[in-house]
Amino acid sequence: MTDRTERLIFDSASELVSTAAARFAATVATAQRERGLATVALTGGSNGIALLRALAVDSGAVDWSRIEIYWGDERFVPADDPERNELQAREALLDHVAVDPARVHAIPASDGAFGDDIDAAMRDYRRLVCHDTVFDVHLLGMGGEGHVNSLFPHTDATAEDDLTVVAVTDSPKPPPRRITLTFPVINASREVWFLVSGAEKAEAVAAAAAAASRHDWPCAGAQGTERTVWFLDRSAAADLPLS
Ligand SMILES: O=C(O)[C@H](O)[C@@H](O)[C@H](O)[C@H](O)COP(=O)(O)O
Repeated sequence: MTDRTERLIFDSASELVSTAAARFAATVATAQRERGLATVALTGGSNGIALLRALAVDSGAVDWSRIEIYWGDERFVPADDPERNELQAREALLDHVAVDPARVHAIPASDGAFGDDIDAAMRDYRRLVCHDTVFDVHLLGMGGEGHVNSLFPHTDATAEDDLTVVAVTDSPKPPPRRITLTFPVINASREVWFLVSGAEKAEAVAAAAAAASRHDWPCAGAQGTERTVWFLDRSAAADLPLS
């Protein structure tokens, strides 16, 4: 783990998103140049989807055919449910660029190959996202109570130290059934990026900066091996100590 943590503060969420999108494109293009393929984990939420929309307009030097796309978490609902992160990502970006469908690894839906069996669906994704999986960038949104992916405070999923993917059946935030990547795989990522705006996130942002327990504030437990970047608007950054 590294203490190479950057906190970038923007005047608005739209500035935050456009800067993160440009940097995402550059980071992906660099990974493709250096390693042939880039591997990323996407996130839902307003800023996560806005970033994908920005990439649909301008994705710089990204070669969309050479990127492996995963998701950090997913709501276990039917594939056409507007709550699906996958559906939102397809509408925002993936339907508009030349991705290789074999490299787009959506988390199964509740009407997919495993039907309503969330454990079978979760195990299938766990086979895909294993201990060797290294994301060049793992994007994260964050809730006001500090949740990232579907890792909520004081839950078994947040405490998980070994398995890479787990099912959540009683999420405090609806819908209750979700499948989520866990800290062992998030923290194996080269870079972990938080996209966070709004005053209701300020306390969690400050708790992470103060290295709180991840059980209390899950956002405090996510770090990249090379870099951790917080893209913040002014209100989300309001409780950070002045540097
Ligand atoms: O799974 C969910 O219920 C949400 O997707 C959630 O995890 C979201 O990503 C964050 O709460 C940040 O969302 P905003 O960026 O919209 O605040």
